[in-house]
Amino acid sequence: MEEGTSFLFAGVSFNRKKFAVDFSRFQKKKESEKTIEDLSFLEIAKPEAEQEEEEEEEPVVPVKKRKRKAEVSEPVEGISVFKTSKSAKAAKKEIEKPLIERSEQKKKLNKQLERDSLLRKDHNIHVSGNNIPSPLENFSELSSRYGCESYLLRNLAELGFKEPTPIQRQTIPVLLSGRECFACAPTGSGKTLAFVCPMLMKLKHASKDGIRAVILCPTRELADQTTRECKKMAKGNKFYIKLMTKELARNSDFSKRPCDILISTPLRLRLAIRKKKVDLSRVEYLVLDESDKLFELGLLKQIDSVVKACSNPSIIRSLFSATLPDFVEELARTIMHDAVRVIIGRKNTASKTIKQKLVFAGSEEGKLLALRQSFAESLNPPVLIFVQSKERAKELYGELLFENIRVSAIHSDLSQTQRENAVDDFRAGKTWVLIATDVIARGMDFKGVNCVINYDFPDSAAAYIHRIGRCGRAGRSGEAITFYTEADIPYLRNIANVMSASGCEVPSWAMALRKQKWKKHRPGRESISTQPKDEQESTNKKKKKDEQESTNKKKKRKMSKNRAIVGARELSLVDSSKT
Ligand SMILES: Nc1ncnc2c1ncn2[C@@H]1O[C@H](COP(=O)(O)OP(=O)(O)OP(=O)(O)O)[C@@H](O)[C@H]1O
Repeated sequence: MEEGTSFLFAGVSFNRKKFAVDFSRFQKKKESEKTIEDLSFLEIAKPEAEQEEEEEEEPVVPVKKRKRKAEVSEPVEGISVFKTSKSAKAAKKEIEKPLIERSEQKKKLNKQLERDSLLRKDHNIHVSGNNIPSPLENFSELSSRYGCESYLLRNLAELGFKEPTPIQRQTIPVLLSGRECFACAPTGSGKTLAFVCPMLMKLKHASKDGIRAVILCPTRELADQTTRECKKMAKGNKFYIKLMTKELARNSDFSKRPCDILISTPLRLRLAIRKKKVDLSRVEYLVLDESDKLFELGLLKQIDSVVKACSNPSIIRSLFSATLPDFVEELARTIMHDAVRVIIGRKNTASKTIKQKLVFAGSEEGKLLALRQSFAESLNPPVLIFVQSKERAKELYGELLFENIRVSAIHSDLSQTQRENAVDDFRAGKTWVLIATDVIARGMDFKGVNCVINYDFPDSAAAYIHRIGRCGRAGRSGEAITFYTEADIPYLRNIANVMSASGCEVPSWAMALRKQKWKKHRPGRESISTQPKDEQESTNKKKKKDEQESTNKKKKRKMSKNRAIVGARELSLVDSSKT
């Protein structure tokens, strides 16, 4: 493929008008090839209704029928002409032998298929694709079926993982059989292990032959967490597992450092690709975690360049998320071959272990009052509070700090270290309340978060599912409270749908509201403050003035520093000309 062309949109910009004459020459040929193309397309892109069905297996002809069929077909072969002759009998026996063997095999296969479908039914696993491997009954099948090394089983046991979760049961065998897959399972259902475990098993041992696996995550926090999970699972086998930091992306030459598994955000990896710091041509496994986020417009170009750089023709790609909109599936199909689709439960639904509640707060002031009241009555830490912007995160942080609540905040204005500290303190229980923007809404695994509060209404149903999914993980229970004001009512129906799909009570009027498109909803909101409005205005003015002064000071400092550097350079030039 040419430099600069897009993998994900290959062919989209072809100007058919301009090349009409050339195009018509190829058109005929295409028509004649159409039947074959159509067939292969159908195999990959089945209609939605069909995909929701259980796995379609090749219809198996009953054993008796098959036997009869074989006998009937004998005359055609010309063997039964002399039925009584010894040689004919012997020949018949010879034919019957493999037939019996085959029918035994068929019987076995049928039994296996029955077992598979029962197991899938028990665990709410829905699959589609060709020849899908049997789901795992237990972790010990990893060694009996796939020769898993003991270190991995030991690590699973040490982590207290007794049984595979539904997504692990199906996607681990799929990936181990060298198939590509896209998988959708609720938040907190163990998707990370579902792709890390087969990756480690396939890579077998550490090597110095370049990067062999890449995991892409939409945020630095998630990339950091996934790196830690990978290392935990790899304990006892010295794999080179690296997290792509800003420093590494800019300055490190990966051809000189061993790396089996690289975990990165798309932005950093693209930077390293551009600077020619990484060679991804040997990558055997590419995982796009939180794939729907990665396929959003802002990140698509970066994903495109990573997919393009992973040029190994036998690469195995997989997509994982708790929400998988149709457009992502369609895009995924353009890059995947013979992929297996695995859905746990219903697509795009919230975890069933979360008790979800809607609270009408009336106004912005009402939200703060409601929050204070719920803290006074029943603060059950750890609590995660989501707001819609970093400014609002700072404002709410100020308000709660004032109340002597052990609180911290995380948003994109903080340095990397400050963000890490906020997450670590919350994990360690040093802070009880973490105020966050959507930067940590996806993938972050805070064990034991009891309650998620959507202080600001989420901007889409997907954002809602991921935000509240920070509680109620790994089978634990959790509570999600969503505040809404008049401005949010038109968008309430989307959330009400998610709530009702996971069995929560929803007011009937909310279900009767008109459906809205899944577009971003981020209305302008009054600032979060208990100060009277006129005081707020003067404080805001003062804040702005202070900010302006500090940026001016920074600018001045930078300019004088630059002048000093230029001066020093000139001096050294004069010095060297003297010598
Ligand atoms: N087989 C298992 N048995 C018990 N716990 C498990 C098992 N597999 C994973 N877990 C635990 O479940 C929790 C959630 O796992 P993980 O973070 O992979 O969820 P996820 O499906 O990726 O969630 P999200 O959609 O929010 O990213 C983690 O604490 C993990 O250690």
